[in-house]
Amino acid sequence: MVISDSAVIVEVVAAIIIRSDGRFLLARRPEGKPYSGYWEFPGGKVEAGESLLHALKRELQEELGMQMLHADPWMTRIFTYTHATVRLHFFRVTDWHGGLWARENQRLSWQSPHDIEVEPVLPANAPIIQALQLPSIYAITQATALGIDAALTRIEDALQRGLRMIQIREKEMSREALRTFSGEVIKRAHAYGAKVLINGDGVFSRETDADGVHFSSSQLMALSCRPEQGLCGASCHNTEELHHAAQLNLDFIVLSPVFPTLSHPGSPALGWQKFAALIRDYSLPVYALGGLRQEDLATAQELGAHGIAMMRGT
Ligand SMILES: Nc1nc2c([nH]c(=O)n2[C@H]2C[C@H](O)[C@@H](COP(=O)(O)OP(=O)(O)OP(=O)(O)O)O2)c(=O)[nH]1
Repeated sequence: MVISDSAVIVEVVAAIIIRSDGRFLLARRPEGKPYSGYWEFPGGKVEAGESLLHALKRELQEELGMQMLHADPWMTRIFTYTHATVRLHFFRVTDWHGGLWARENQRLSWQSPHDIEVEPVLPANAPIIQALQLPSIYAITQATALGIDAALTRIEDALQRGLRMIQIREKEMSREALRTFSGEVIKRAHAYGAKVLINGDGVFSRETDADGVHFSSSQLMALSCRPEQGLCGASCHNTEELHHAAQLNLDFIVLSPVFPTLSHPGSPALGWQKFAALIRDYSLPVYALGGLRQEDLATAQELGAHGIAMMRGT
């Protein structure tokens, strides 16, 4: 998508209103608007002088009669339609007051990210629906440190507790041991419908039954296009890497280290403030990594992260 310098960008806020069962609300665009009949997230244009949060509150009150109580910033994406270029600021709304009713006679529907039953959805929203399929916790294996049996027991345990995405990151394991270990992890993960990504090795990922690849930051910077590899994630530590991952349109990135970690002893930690500044208005889902535990998920999400990645915390 090319946007000329003179293009006017329309600022839009949109709410992913998420119920406790994980379903989110879509609304059908009414007659008389561009793309009428298409399904979208409730929201609309930001008015002059309005903050994003204020605009979101106003739109949700106008369209659904609800009082928004909690919203986390999430992803921001630019999309060019023939009628306008829009910058879509997506928020995740998890707490509200009052029932939701279609005040503008629009049709409403609660949908599961894994099984969208309504169509068509606005074209800009396809990557958003894909991002909603990503779980909030991303576990990274450490079988070399723990021992293979202990690592597999821990993984099985975490899968039972709801873990749905795992990165196999065993840089010191022999190819043969890695093959056996990966097979065991993939078998367990797939039994729960969980995804497995292999760190750094697309060929190996294809040879196994893995769901994708997780690229290191140096591998990311060497890529000139998104590989056809299933799920593609990458590790990032600075603006340049974030920018490159966004250009390649990867599925997600992991930004680290938020806090000092045993696995990367020399790397300077970002801290939450810098973490939040780096991902402000970012277009891909972001996992925070580095010295985090499950209890840090809410903080990460309040600052715009999709979730957290953990080596030791699972
Ligand atoms: N609300 C919303 N708009 C979206 C989504 N995805 C997407 O591309 N858009 C685009 C479509 C429109 O070009 C623009 C929103 O403009 P709109 O016309 O619906 O805004 P509005 O409700 O403030 O309408 P109006 O007052 O101008 O009638 O953003 C989405 O998920 N939700």
